[in-house]
This record gives sequence, C-alpha cells and structure tokens, in this order.
Amino acid sequence: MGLDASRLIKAASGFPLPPGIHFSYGTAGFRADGSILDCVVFRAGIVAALRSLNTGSTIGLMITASHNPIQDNGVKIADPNGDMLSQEWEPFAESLANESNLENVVQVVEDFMQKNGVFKVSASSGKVLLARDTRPSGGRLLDAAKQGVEAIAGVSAEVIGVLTTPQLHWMVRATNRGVGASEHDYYSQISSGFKRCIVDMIPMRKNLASPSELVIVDGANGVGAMKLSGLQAIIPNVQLNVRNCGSEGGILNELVGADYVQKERKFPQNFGHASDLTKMCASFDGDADRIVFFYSQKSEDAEGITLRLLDGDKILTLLAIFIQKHLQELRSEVHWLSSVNFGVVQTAYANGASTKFLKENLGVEVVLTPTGVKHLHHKAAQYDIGIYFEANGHGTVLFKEEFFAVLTKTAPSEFRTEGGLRTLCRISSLYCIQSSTALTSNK
Ligand SMILES: CC(=O)N[C@H]1[C@@H](OP(=O)(O)O)O[C@H](CO)[C@@H](O)[C@@H]1O
Repeated sequence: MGLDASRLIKAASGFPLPPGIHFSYGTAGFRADGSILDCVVFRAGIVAALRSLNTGSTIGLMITASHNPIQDNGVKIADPNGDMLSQEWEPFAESLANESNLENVVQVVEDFMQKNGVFKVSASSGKVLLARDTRPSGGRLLDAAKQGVEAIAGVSAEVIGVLTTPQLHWMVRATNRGVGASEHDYYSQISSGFKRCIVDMIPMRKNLASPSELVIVDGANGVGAMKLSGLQAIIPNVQLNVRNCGSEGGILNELVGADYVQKERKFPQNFGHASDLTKMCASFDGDADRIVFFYSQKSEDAEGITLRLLDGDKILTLLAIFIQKHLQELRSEVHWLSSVNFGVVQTAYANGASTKFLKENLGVEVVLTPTGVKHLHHKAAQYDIGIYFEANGHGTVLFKEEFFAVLTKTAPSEFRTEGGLRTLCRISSLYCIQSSTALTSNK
C-alpha cells in the first residue's frame, strides 16, 4: 500500500505552517503558545498514524503542555507499550513539523516510509487514541491532531477526551495487550493495588479515613484534580482533600502545582494554613505526571510556618530504602533472589547528597541519565526492579515482567518471612501503571 498523496496534501493545506518559527522536538514532544500549534499538532497526528502502521499497534497522542502556563500547549506521542515515542522517530517528527512546502511534506513522509518500511509491517488498520488536558486550546488542537491521523489512509482516530498523560499511556499499553483499557479499568487497577499495598499491608492504618490520615492534594487547577475524584470514588476508606481543582477560578499551574512548589519552595495557593500543620500534602502538575509532597512545620519567622518539601530525590530515596530492606530479607532466604538486580536512576540535576546516600549508605546501584522521562525510564527498565525519579517529581517503580512472574509464582512456604515477598508483590501491584504518574504516588 502506498501513500495517498492527494489526500495528505488536501488535509495538510488546512493547516499552514506559521512563518518564521522553528519548532523543536523537546524532551517530551513539541511545546509552544497554543495559538500557533495547529500545524505542528496536525503533523504530529501524521507521525502517530505512520507509527501505528509501522508497529502494527495502537499509538497514543496527548495534547498538553504539562507544567507550563495555561496559554501554552504541546503534543506528546505514546508508543505501543506506553513509552514515549521511539527516539529514532524524533528527527522525522521535527523535519515534518518544520517543512513549509506542501509538496515537500509528501516527500518527507515518503522518504521516511521508504527508509523505514512503514507499510511493509503494516496491516491496513492503524489506530491512534487521542486525549488532551484541560487547556482552552486543547479541543481545537485535538481536532487538528485527529485530522492529521485521518490524513493517512487506513488509520482511524479515537478521541477519548480529557485525560491525564499517564492515563493515556496506560490505555495505549492496555489496548495493545488486549486487556481492559477503559478509564474505569485504570481506576480499578490503581484501586486494587492501593488496597493490597497500603490498606492490607499496614493493619494499624486500616482506618485511613481518620482525619489525621487525610492527604491534602493540590490539583494544579488541572486534569489531575478532576481524575482524582474519579479514583477516590472507588477507593474505599480514603479521604482526600483536593484543592485547586480549577473550579473556583484558579488558573492552571499559576501559583499552584508541582513545578511551582518544587522550584519556588513555596506553598501553592490555598495551602500553608495553620490548620494544615504537619499534614501530608501533595502537588500534581498540569497533566498529572509529576508529584511532589510537602508538609508544614512551625517556624520562628514572621510567617510562622515553613514548607518542608519531599521532592523526587526524597521520594526515590524513601522508596529505595523500603525496597532494599525487603529485598535483602528475601535474598537471605531464597538463593535465586541473590541474582536479582535492583537499581535507581536519577539525572545530573539530582541532589548529590541523595546520590551519595543511595550509593554509600544503601549500597544501591545508581545510574545518571540526561533529563527526560524517556531516558530514565529506558534505563530503569533494564533492572529486575528499577526506580527512577527526577527531582521535579517525574518517576515510578518498574518491575521487570519476567522477574515479577517468578516472584508471584514462588510459593510463600519457601520464605520464612513471607511478609517480604508479599510486600514486593504488593508494591508492584501499585506501580503496575508503568508510566510516571502522580495518581499512584499519591500516598
Ligand atoms: C515526560 C518528560 O520527559 N517530561 C520532561 C518535561 O517535563 P513535563 O512535565 O513533561 O513538562 O520537561 C522536564 C524538564 O523541563 C523534564 O524534566 C521532564 O522529564
């Protein structure tokens, strides 16, 4: 099957390239002021459609500018297993996005297809799932992306609507695995992981609804707040107090959200009250793929209250201590577990004290990668158990599937401290979401 050039040119002519601007493919896709992105997003739709034909799988396309201001927007593409678009495709995406001549657009696509055998692998039934966050330009840009997908014959676009970025990544992965991939399935998976990991594992905290256990969440006036209420509806016994939901006139990412709290070391709007003292709080970013925690303490200064931040480095360190402890217990009992490798991944921006602690005090292998989830995720996935976090709060825990399968099949009777085995299985059930997500880390 060849490219339908006239169909592509006709569709592309509706989305002219704004003159004099070069669009760069950044750490996670294209970003710019939302008013000038129609062409780039349309062409990202073409890239996603071709990727779908090339891989013979469903691909995801997300319209979001994450932690950036409300007037910005952007586009990220999710690969079949829920990872970021393969880095090999980034130069193609960038040259397509910047081609000003329509005839050349076809040429760029044809050359790339020829080089990569896009249509050799494909059946004639590609599919792209499309979603967006809550930005005002999101609906218009989602439509541009849809038209880009449909400009490629044989590929269909399914608009899912408003989602967090991790939800879209998860749905793409679940769709390609042929398991339940609805938003409700997503909540059910987190909810059962939460129940197994938090509620059952820590009996004394069973009554999580008690006011002292309340977690207060800063939703950054974005999609995370909205989705958290969906999740809360099916998680029993947990009371979350969600502020900055965007419904009371608050502006997305303005004086709120993970980026603000982490960079400014300030309370987000509607936090920092005396009544919140010592309570655990969490901040999402605009598309809920970052989280940082914080709490307040009494201080001597004029404000009287100081913010204590748990950024990605601290979250990673706490997780590493926890997993290392259980792993060491199990290794002392079961021979094959001694070969299980466990490592953590940070970027060069990580606090050096955390890296030193992880290496020297905890004895964990630490690898540094460039900034960007695609780099950290890829590296962490090479371990049986890998944790990655950027200081800004992107991160997760990954369990290699083969390792997890052996772990869950191992009879509890082989272990004296059965609890350690159960704990690892339970943690993996909470982090089974696979992509950096604020919702699973909300504990
Ligand atoms: C998915 C991804 O790679 N996101 C990138 C990107 O963050 P966003 O929250 O997606 O804007 O830029 C950050 C640097 O500004 C980088 O730290 C991070 O890894």
